[in-house]
Amino acid sequence: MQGESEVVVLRLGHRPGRDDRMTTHIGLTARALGADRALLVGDASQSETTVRDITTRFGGPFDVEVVDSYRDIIRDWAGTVVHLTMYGERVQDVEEDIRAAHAEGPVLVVVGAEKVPFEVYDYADFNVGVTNQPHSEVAALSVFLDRLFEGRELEREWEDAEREVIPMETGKRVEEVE
Ligand SMILES: C[S@@+](CC[C@H](N)C(=O)[O-])C[C@H]1O[C@@H](n2cnc3c(N)ncnc32)[C@H](O)[C@@H]1O
Repeated sequence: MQGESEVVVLRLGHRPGRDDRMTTHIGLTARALGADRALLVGDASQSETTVRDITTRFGGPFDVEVVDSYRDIIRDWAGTVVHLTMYGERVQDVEEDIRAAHAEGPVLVVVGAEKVPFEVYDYADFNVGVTNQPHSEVAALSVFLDRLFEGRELEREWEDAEREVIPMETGKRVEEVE
């Protein structure tokens, strides 16, 4: 988020066709809940386009990019690598240490699709479970980002939006931004 060290979401293991919707939702969730960028590994250009379109319409800043491989990104990351996995340490036990690390520098948040290669567990500074039950990368990412930012992401301002949703008790209102 603006004024803080960068938070980047790295989505591994995208399977074209099967994972299109899930990978798109990873990008949209990263954007909506305070991350600065999403990196989508593999043939995920359809998801990239959708996330870019939403950012154009509803504002940013947020960047999304398709990349060929994850290995160098994780290995060369000049900050903290957090891998979300049901096998990891409990988020409630490590969130404070991760926030302290984020105060010092950028955080890379890695989420998988199918089986994640073991080297990712090795490279990660933190392997983190959002519960130790199997569920979804979108759910894990949402809870993790909210814990990382302690709710600040809900108050963020959006820049250069074409449209703005006006919150209301009932009904839908979307206004063009001047
Ligand atoms: C459908 S799961 C695949 C799980 C797979 N068995 C594995 O090797 O991790 C896809 C992704 O969701 C995320 N995920 C699922 N459950 C999670 C949990 N309880 N805590 C954190 N992340 C989770 C992980 O990032 C995982 O790579």
